[in-house]
Amino acid sequence: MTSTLDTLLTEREKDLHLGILDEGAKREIRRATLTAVCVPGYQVPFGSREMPVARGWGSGGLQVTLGVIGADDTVKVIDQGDDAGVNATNLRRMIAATTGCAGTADTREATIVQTRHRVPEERLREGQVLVLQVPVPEPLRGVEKSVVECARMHAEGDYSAMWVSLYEDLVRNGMITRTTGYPVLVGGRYVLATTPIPRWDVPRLHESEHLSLFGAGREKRIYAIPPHTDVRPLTFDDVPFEVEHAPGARCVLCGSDDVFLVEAGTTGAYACSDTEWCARVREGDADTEAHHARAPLHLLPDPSARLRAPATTTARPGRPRPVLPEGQDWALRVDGLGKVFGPGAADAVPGTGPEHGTAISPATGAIVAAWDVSFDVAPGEALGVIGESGSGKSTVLGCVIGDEQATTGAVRLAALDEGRTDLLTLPGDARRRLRVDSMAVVHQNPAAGLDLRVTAGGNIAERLTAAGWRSYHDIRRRAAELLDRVEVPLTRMDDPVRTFSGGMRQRVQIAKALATEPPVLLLDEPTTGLDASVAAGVLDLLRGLLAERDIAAVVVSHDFAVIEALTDRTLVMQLGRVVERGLTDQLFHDPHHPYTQRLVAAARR
Ligand SMILES: Nc1ncnc2c1ncn2[C@@H]1O[C@H](COP(=O)(O)OP(=O)(O)OP(=O)(O)O)[C@@H](O)[C@H]1O
Repeated sequence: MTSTLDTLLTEREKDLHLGILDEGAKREIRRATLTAVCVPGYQVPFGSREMPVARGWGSGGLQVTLGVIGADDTVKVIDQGDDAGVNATNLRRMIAATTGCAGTADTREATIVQTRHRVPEERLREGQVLVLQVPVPEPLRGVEKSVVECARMHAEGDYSAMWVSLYEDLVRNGMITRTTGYPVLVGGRYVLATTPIPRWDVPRLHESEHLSLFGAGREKRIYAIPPHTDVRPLTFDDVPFEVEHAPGARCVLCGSDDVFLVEAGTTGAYACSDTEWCARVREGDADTEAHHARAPLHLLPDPSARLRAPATTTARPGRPRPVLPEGQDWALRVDGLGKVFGPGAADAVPGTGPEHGTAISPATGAIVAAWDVSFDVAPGEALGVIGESGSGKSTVLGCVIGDEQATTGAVRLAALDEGRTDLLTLPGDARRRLRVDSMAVVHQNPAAGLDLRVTAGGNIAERLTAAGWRSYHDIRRRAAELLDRVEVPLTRMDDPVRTFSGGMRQRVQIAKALATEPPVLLLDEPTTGLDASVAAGVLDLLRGLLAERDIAAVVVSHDFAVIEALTDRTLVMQLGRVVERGLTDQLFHDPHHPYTQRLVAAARR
């Protein structure tokens, strides 16, 4: 490679250290690298040219190395721990030839170590840079397909889906089987997956003296772990993090048993994956004592400790129930809520509503989906919102939970700041957090509230881990308790929800909504779409649950039978306005508004 380049380059070109990456692209990579160092674990996008190297050469790592290297550097390149493989040898030669830096196989001499799959066994020092080629940079990719949603999850530190994937691995296999790509929390903030390296090397990233740079060529992302950064594998409190190990295994060449070993041949023998370290141990040129002291041997697996329920359960995180301030008897309060789809806001309202027979504004053409809607709900009370299709019920619910941006009004929760804060003034992330433990929703379609690919227990684990639960056994116990309460057979707890019937899915959704005992529960057509007998069972269940808990519930339905079964008071909505309100049984037996009379007559048929 060197000689080919030598013949191709003129002396002037050699002086300029012309490489395969132009100066503009290098500057872009340096800019991204600096940002990555400033925000540990954050994936920084960068623009670059396509690299003239084949896939598998690790163009991401190569670009980072070429972006940060200078002629005074000494580069070491390893592939699968080996300096002498074709890939590593060619890359080292190419980097040296095109930048004028020196090449080495000795980790102690290197200023930059470009690697795939391993962190060297030799401890890296301050001033050294480890560049990792990353095939899949997005740790959430396995659990979330949408790029936008992944960005939101990182922005909000919402990693419950990642916890669920660990939970499901434990359920399926009795241990966490993920080796490369183990998720770690960097600097207490961003989760990244250590895609290229085995679990054995993960502890080496924690509080390291060296700088680690991760480069993903295809996705064009760079991220960094600066020196002295806290890097912790995501681990349940009661399931220890383990590193890979075959019992009794040691290297056939140097005898080491405190290194990352790979199978050698078909005879069950093992050898050091780090070939440089192995050679130096044999030559007596390695500080094996210092290496042994910091090898992650305390993290070797102890099968006898796996998945045994702990003697005592850890404390369950959760908010204490708010004590309502003097004179305040509501858990949820909505004042003057309005939502206009289209131009005009309040100017669109005149000429709409039941007395005009339309929700469409004659002035602006906007749809006044809801206007001047006010109500409150006390703990232990259930409020019904009934109306025909298009009357604005879902819009009101959407504005309360934050799926819709209200045009006007205020929504308060006693659980938040004793009801002083108007939820409508909060940013989206704060409103989404409220849905973890303050205000749960049961959707008409279970797919909107559940991940159908995940098990029933895993769906409940998602809510619990979002609320901060970190004990695997406590999560299992709580999920079993809830599923038992909603009458889902415990034999189905570890089955994916997609294998469940509609009624069972709805029961799992209800169990998930109740998991963190939220003070407010919003039910959006909870039985619509179910067969009559199945719907009756779900209604019975909900009635029992609401009666035994101190929850404030809002039940939205077009069906008076559902409202009658579940609620104490009811609002009747028509064309975006509340046309009647009162005690549910009174409304049912003595409806005043002609529209309410129609709804009651329909329910009696
Ligand atoms: N995103 C939107 N853009 C424009 N108009 C909308 C939008 N969402 C709802 N609307 C309109 O607002 C009005 C109220 O709709 P909403 O869905 O709240 O009624 P609903 O009573 O919940 O009906 P359903 O029971 O069918 O869900 C309807 O006229 C509807 O067409």
